[in-house]
Amino acid sequence: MTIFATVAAFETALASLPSADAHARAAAVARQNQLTKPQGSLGRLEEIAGFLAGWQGRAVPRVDRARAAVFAGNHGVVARGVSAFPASVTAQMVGNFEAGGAAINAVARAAGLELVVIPIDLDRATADFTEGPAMSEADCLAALKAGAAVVDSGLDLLVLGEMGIGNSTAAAALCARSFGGDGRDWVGRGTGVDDDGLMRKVAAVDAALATHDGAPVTAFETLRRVGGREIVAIAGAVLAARMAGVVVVLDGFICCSAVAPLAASAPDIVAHCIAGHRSVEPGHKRLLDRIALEPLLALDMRLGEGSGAALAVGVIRAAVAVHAEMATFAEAGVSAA
Ligand SMILES: Cc1cc2ncn([C@H]3O[C@H](COP(=O)(O)O)[C@@H](O)[C@H]3O)c2cc1C
Ligand SMILES: O=C(O)c1cccnc1
Repeated sequence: MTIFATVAAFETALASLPSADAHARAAAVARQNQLTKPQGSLGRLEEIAGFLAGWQGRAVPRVDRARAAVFAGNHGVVARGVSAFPASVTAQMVGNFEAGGAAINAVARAAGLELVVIPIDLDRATADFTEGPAMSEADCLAALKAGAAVVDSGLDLLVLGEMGIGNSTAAAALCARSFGGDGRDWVGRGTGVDDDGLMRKVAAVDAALATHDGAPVTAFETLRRVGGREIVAIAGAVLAARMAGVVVVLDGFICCSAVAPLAASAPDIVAHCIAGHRSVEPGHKRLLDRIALEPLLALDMRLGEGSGAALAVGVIRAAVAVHAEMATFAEAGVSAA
């Protein structure tokens, strides 16, 4: 996609985001109001049907071609003792995804999702962002492109997920740099670090904020400086999906942190996004509030891999089924109010 050919093209695309089809959305709302139920009684299911209708440009939306894309990357900041697990687990989990044995494999199967796994340069961790930029411009553009490559305009829905030991620290740094606050405001236990580990995470985020203080706070620079390849790829997928009119289902704190630098300058970037769930990682609620997304599920999950987003697809499928399959008052001979 040419929008990822240069930094300028990326920033320009972000500044000129397409909108949903208002006619298709209005037609979906009109249909909802004729279905055999009190108006509004299906709550957010009605909203989801209208939302998908608008982005798909059809009054009766569908979820026939739905894909989950899980990106993986490694992080130099792991050297600071910020994760309960070693960096080698990233590649091992990619092997597990490919063999079909991870949580996301099971949830994707249950949700009827095609699963694609995209490891990005796992043998080349990002640089430690407490000391300098995590990535070069070229590496950051390459990660954006890897994300865009999972989007095709024939998709009805795209679920995004990540795997990258240490990436909950990168996620906290992205949020702090995008929306303000410091390490304490955005850091959580991730894979389950102890109190000392938590302090190391806070210190890493605060060090990153100090190191990059004064650098430009554009979407691209924030992603490049304190992101990671798998997170940048998610940002690329979100933007490419918007250009293609494909609805995105976001996962937990780390997945959503990819959107933070984009939303800081272009709040409308989340207009084609559904927050699949709210993770128990404390920064996630703060982030969802900041980007004004209401999660569909809250199941006390804190896994990542796209697992919470994939679970939400069951609800989205039901919203679409209800919209397409219910009889209208006229068809069923039921008296309308
Ligand atoms: C076996 C295993 C499977 C995972 N699947 C997702 N994550 C999650 O944990 C990581 C973030 O936490 P932190 O910043 O503390 O390293 C990411 O890879 C995330 O996807 C996993 C972590 C582990 C250990
Ligand atoms: O919310 C998440 O995405 C998350 C939280 C902890 C560990 N991995 C992912």
